[in-house]
Amino acid sequence: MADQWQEAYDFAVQVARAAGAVIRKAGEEEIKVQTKSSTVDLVTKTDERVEKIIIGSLKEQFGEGTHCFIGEESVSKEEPCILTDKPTWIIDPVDGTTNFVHGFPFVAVSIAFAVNKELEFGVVYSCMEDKMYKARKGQGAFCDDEPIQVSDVKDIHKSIIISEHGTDRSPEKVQKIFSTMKKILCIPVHGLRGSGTAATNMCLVACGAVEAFFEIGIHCWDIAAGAVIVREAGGLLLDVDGGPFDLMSRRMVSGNNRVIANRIIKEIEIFDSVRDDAPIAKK
Ligand SMILES: O=P([O-])([O-])O[C@@H]1[C@H](O)[C@H](O)[C@@H](O)[C@H](O)[C@H]1O
Ligand SMILES: [Mg+2]
Repeated sequence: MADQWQEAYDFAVQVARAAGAVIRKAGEEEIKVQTKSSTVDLVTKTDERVEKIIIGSLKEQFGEGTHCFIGEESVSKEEPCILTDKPTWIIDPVDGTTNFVHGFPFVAVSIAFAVNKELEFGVVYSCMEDKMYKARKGQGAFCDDEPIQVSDVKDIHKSIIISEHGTDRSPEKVQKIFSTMKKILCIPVHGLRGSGTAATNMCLVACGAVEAFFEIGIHCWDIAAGAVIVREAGGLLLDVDGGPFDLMSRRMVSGNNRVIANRIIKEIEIFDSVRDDAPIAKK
């Protein structure tokens, strides 16, 4: 089995690189924008096309029926978003669609693979920067084949923290997001940042550029690959209430160590999000 997943890992890197090239090319042409859950939740033909290319290549390589797929655009067309024990690919074809639409230069292809509900490997290709992040369980994390590690900062006052605003603009949620950010900024920390792609944010934690990234409202496809990369770089993942990380819960803190993560968690004002694996009628 181990060799089989190695082949899948190597193939995922190839597929992510090819998908990134398609995105870069599409960014040079006119981009037609549509919306999904809200007027600021954007989607383009490129998101759909790239997801089809990725899933098509994986099916061709590993055979239809043996592997399952959770892809952002397929789920938005009401395909199931349930993680079973079967080998499952979790895909965000274009993480940072808003950035892509605006030409803001952080856009990632995120591909993760889970077996028995456990993440085996993750690949994040930051395609505008041409940086390939990858990690396989127990084998370390890499950027462009160089090993990466989280920062060793334990003093929150010397940290940079990332968070995002997400795509839900209900005033109560925005109020909580900004209140949390204000409290963290006033600890004080060195800075607050956000690249506009959760996958890239997690890679920034993994390579030690920032100490932590947290968000409520993200989806499993935004963070599955990044989760392996953060863990393999020596970092940790927690729920925003300090409990265990749950991939389907739509909330997460990824940090370089527990001291930093706990300090952030103390300030987070939690709000509800419907789980990714909730029955469709509840979404
Ligand atoms: O829609 P998308 O560009 O694939 O993914 C979004 C990005 O990761 C963004 O950073 C995060 O704040 C949102 O919560 C995600 O939905
Ligand atoms: Mg995404």
